[in-house]
Amino acid sequence: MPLPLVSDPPGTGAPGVHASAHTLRAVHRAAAELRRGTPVLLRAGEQALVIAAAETVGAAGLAELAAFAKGPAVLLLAPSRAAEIAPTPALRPVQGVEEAAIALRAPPGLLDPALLRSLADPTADRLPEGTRTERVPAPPASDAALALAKLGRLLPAVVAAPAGAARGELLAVEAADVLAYPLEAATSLRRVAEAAVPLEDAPDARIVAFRAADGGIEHLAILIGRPEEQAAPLVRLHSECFTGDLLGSLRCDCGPQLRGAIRRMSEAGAGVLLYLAQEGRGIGLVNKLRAYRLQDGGLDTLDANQALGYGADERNFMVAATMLRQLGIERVRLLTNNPEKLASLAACGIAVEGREAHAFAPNGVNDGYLETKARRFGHLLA
Ligand SMILES: Nc1nc2c(ncn2[C@@H]2O[C@H](COP(=O)(O)OP(=O)(O)OP(=O)(O)O)[C@@H](O)[C@H]2O)c(=O)[nH]1
Ligand SMILES: [Zn+2]
Repeated sequence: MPLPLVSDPPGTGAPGVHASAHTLRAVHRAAAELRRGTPVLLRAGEQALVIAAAETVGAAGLAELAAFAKGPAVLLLAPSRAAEIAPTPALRPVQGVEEAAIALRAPPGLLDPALLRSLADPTADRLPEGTRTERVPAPPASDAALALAKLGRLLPAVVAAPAGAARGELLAVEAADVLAYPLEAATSLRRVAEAAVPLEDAPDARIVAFRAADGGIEHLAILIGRPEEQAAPLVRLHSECFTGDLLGSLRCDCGPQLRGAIRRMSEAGAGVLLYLAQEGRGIGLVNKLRAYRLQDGGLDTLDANQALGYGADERNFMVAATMLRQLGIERVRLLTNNPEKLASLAACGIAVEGREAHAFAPNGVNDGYLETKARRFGHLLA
């Protein structure tokens, strides 16, 4: 057996690139196509769908989709969004419908970009009066179609039609690869750069950057002191929050948690803060802004995510586990109030030996948000 190269992630044993680098790239490209409004081919065994994202597709993309289709298009939506827009009499569950996605057939006007956006996005223009939608069985691979849109940080709303024999220039991707992507990307992470970066609150700090084999956005580890020399160092999993971390937004508690964690690790002499590219609990900044709009209309942070068709928390903590392992850290004391983080990290094989509370006083704006995290996400407040 050939010796693994230095760049191989531990455990794959394969020489050269990560075993799944090609499929990761295919999925990443397909998500980028959806973001551009271009249709892609989604294959599942003998069957294939031609799909486009409702949020980005324009008239040209829809014409392309129709040209490669051999049957009528439907709109695939997450069940939570479908329940909102499909009128009640048509809302009877259709036998055989996959729970992961609901397909809607609308009148001929479905293939209209503005109408699609209204169907997909609860913060877009209201649906025109009298728009009727009807539930139909979801085609195979509907779950992967919505998952691909989510990977592109788009709303999980996808126009889909059965693909004909002609494939043209359409980019093709396997449904199974889309579904496997989050875990594969997480385990393909490797260190790509490292430097000392003295911080105001922690002069002895280093940043190590990790990149996945798909070429996606990097995750960062901020190392304070020498955490790898401790039995179970203080660790914080901090999901990126542009508004809170950078701008000091009062809507959340991320800014104080970020600076507070670094100060605390510095006082303790060592620690690791993983700065994870999982903005908005994994829904992306654009969708987080949409969620904020919905929250200003009365929804809480959990219901707002679901109204957009997203889960309450879309994060995958295998990313964090892989980074910790590569830093030589297998046991941690986690700075968090979120019991789900403790459980997820432990499920990914890191020994969580303790929890350190990491709560900050409400600021007059984020009181409701913190209360919701305690009441609906089970956050521990002490
Ligand atoms: N979708 C969504 N994300 C939000 C909202 N407010 C903050 N966030 C995101 O939530 C994430 C912050 O979560 P974390 O601080 O990592 O963790 P947590 O789940 O609150 O748990 P702790 O470890 O106790 O802080 C960041 O990615 C924020 O962008 C919101 O209203 N909606
Ligand atoms: Zn925040």
